[in-house]
Amino acid sequence: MDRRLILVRHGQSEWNLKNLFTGWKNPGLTDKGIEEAKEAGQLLKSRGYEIELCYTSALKRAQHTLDLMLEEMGITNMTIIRHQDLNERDYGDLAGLNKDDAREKWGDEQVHIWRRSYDTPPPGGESLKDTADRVLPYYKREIEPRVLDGGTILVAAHGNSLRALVMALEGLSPEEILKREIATGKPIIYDLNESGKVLKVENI
Ligand SMILES: O=C(O)[C@@H](CO)OP(=O)(O)O
Repeated sequence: MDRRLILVRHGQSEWNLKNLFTGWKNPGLTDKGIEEAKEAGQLLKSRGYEIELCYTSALKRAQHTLDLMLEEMGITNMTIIRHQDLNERDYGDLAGLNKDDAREKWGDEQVHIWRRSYDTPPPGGESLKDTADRVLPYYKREIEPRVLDGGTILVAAHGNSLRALVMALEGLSPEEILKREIATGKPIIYDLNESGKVLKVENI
């Protein structure tokens, strides 16, 4: 029996392109982001997977990515569960600021700590640990049981909400996960055993 979990980060967003901190803000996809989402859909289509159920966040860049992927796969009738527990890490006061301007204001090191330390939150926002503390209970409660029932479950989400999941699935340390960049529109495919442990991971 397949117990397959596919994670995809949304395609490039308007604010990724403008180099702005995004977090819970809600920009749409760029033309490139739309293409990335379609390509991800084509890749999965070529694998012939039968998707049972999809999850995404409450933010439109991830929702739109998922819709485009499903369209490419020719899937028209699909249950999609949208939940804010899968949202991007909340960037607090940094949301909407240009990343280079922030480095000028607070210095490279401070901005790097806010972006890539495990448990130092940006002002008014969430650290990766805070993000993991909402993403992982949601995964354990809602998503993992569906994967263990058998079949293929697709999750379209965000750089840091997926980092939290990848960290748990692959058993990575905070140091290891912070070096890991999750590419836009590139599916990560996990085969799980009956207790939810990763048997195989493939980045396509
Ligand atoms: O701006 C954001 O919300 C995230 C993802 O694009 O940025 P970072 O790479 O700094 O975590």
